[in-house]
Formats: sequence, structure tokens, C-alpha cells
Amino acid sequence: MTKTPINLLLSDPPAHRATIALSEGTDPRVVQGGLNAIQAGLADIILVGDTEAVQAALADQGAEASDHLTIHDPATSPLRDSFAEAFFDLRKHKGVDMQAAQAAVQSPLIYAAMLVRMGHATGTVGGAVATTSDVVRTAIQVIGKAPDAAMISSFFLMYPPEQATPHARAMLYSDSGLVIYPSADELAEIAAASARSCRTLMRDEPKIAFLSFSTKGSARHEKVTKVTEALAKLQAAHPDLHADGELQFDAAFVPSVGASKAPDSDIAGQANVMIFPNLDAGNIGYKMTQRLGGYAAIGPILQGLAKPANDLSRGCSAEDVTQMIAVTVLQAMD
Ligand SMILES: CC(C)(COP(=O)(O)OP(=O)(O)OC[C@H]1O[C@@H](n2cnc3c(N)ncnc32)[C@H](O)[C@@H]1OP(=O)(O)O)[C@@H](O)C(=O)NCCC(=O)NCCS
Ligand SMILES: CC(=O)OP(=O)(O)O
Repeated sequence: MTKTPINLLLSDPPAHRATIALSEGTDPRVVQGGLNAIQAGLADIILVGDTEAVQAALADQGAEASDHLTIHDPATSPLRDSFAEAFFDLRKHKGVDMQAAQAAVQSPLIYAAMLVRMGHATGTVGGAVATTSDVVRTAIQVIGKAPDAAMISSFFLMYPPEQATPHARAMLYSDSGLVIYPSADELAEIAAASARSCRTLMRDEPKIAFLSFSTKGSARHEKVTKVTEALAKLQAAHPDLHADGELQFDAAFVPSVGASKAPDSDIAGQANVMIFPNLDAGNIGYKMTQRLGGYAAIGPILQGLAKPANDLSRGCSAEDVTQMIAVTVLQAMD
């Protein structure tokens, strides 16, 4: 059985059922994904949005609020004053006044993140409607960085279709959603965080490839040097991690090409953690793998936050929402 987040969570559930806040509580895919998560026993769900609109979206799917599914309307919630005060405290150094804080927590995205920050929810999922920039900016501002993280980045879990090429395998692609032009230091951080996420969410030992348009010196350019510097920084900080670069995608993915282009590498042809040199490559690469290669893509999953908050592609399905709910619970258990 594929080790998808849902399957991993079902085989090793937490002692206490998690509660996940979905900020787009009127979107049919979000509602269906949340209902499926409840039915599978993955989590309890809070749907955030205008009460009547959420009730109508639930009714469309023959469902209603229950012990496992609650509706939070930011306009009428008894939590809104305490959330406004907390948001004001968080953002006053940026010139946010109390009136602006009260308005901000009316946003379902910010309200859902406040539910997590203030301990009313285990994690939050959004982005079926909102853009990645808005989802990520909210997570950074409201939930913030984990004390042991240098930065926040993102990744996708990629699962091959049933009818796939011989070397098809589950992989982690990073950063395919957030950090636009990472420096060598940032690339090394992204790789270290991705290695941890690989263990948490794929239950695999990470084999990290730093991707480039060059393999082991086949091209010389400052963009290639950035990638080899990132590898050196990762190896200095984490000598225990298996990583190599710079590698082209075919050298990282296909065993025979890896053996021919990088014969001394124990990562070439075996990599399961693909580190892209920038967001152009990472975002285009994941969408091509998904849309041309038929891989299922779960993400963008955020790493480096103090508590879990995750994004979705606006092209997501209800199944993607349920998988992301499972991801969010697994991250909280890490
Ligand atoms: C994530 C993103 C929204 C950051 O937004 P930004 O406009 O650069 O944000 P700013 O530079 O104004 O920074 C906002 C805050 O986030 C912090 N921040 C930004 N990126 C960060 C990161 N990667 N890790 C930690 N903190 C970060 C800044 O320090 C700042 O903190 P402050 O408000 O307390 O000062 C931006 O990198 C982005 O748009 N990325 C691409 C998203 C996207 O479109 N992806 C494609 C589809 S998946
Ligand atoms: C991750 C991503 O590309 O998101 P969207 O498709 O919503 O732009």
C-alpha cells in the first residue's frame, strides 16, 4: 500500500483526535475533503466562514454540523475580541492598530490561523481559493517560525500513478511553492528541513539531490556554483545526511543515467528528495510531473512553522484536501 499521509495516519493514529481548521469553509472541495476526513477518523474539523453559507455548503453534500464538525463565523465568534487583542499584540510593531486588528481577524484565513496560535485547533489548511502568497504570509505573521528553524519553506509530496515507469517512486520536491530565489545558505536550510519532512511524512530515509542544469561540472556558471555551495554547507552542518549535487534531474532520477553521468555518486539515480535551485524550476517541475507524468501532488506543505499550517493549489480536489488534513495532523505529531 502506498505510504500516503492518510494511510500513515490511519496506521499510527494520535492518542487524542486532532482538530483541523479549514479557512475556506464554503468551498465544495474543502467541505467534501473535511467530511471525508471525519468519516475516515483522521480529525475533527472546524469550518470557518459565514454561518449560513457554510450550512448551505454542508447541506449541498447532505451534511450538517455535529460533534466532530463545528462552524466558526469570524463575524459572530465569541473568540473574536481575544483574537483581535492577540493579533494587535503580534503586529503592533508593524503599525497595526486595534481597529485594523479587529478587521484583520474577520478574515477567515487569519481567523483560522489564530485558532491554531491560541490552541483551539491543531493545525489549519487553506489555499483552495486563496493564493499561496496570502496563505503563507498569514501563517508567517500569525503562527510564526519554529524556534529551531532558520526560515519557512515549502515542498510537495509526489506519488507515482499506478501505471508508471520502472523507476517511478514517491518523492519530495522542494521548494516548489514559497522561497523564490534562495541563496546557497537558504538552499542548504531547505534541504535540511526537507530531510526531516521526508522522515515524518514519507517514513523514508532521505537521499537528497541538489538539482541543476549541470551534472558534476558539465557546465560552469554562477548558478551551478550556488548549488555546489549549498551542498557543501549542508554537509558541513549535517554530515549524517546523504546528499549530492549538482545533478540534472535525469541523473538524480534514472539509475542508468546517474551511473553514466555521476558514476561515483550514491545519490544519482536514487534520490527521493529533489531540491530545486529556485521557485521557477520547483513550481514548473512539480506541475509538469503532476500534469504530464500523472503523479499525485500533495502541497505546498509548509515546513519551519511553530505549529502546522498548510496551503493547497487552487487546482486541488477534495481528495487533496483530505490528504492535506492528514499531513497537518502528522506534522503536529512530529
Ligand atoms: C511567501 C511570500 C508571500 C513572502 O511574502 P513577502 O511579500 O516576501 O513578504 P515580506 O517580505 O513582506 O515579508 C513578510 C514577513 O514574512 C517574513 N518572511 C518572508 N519570507 C519568509 C520565509 N521564507 N521564512 C520566514 N519568514 C519569512 C518576513 O521576514 C516578514 O516578516 P515581518 O512581517 O514580521 O517583517 C513570498 O515569498 C511569495 O510570494 N512567495 C511565492 C509564493 C507563490 O506565489 N508561490 C507560487 C504558487 S505555490
Ligand atoms: C502551489 C501552487 O502553484 O499554487 P496555485 O496553483 O494555487 O498557484
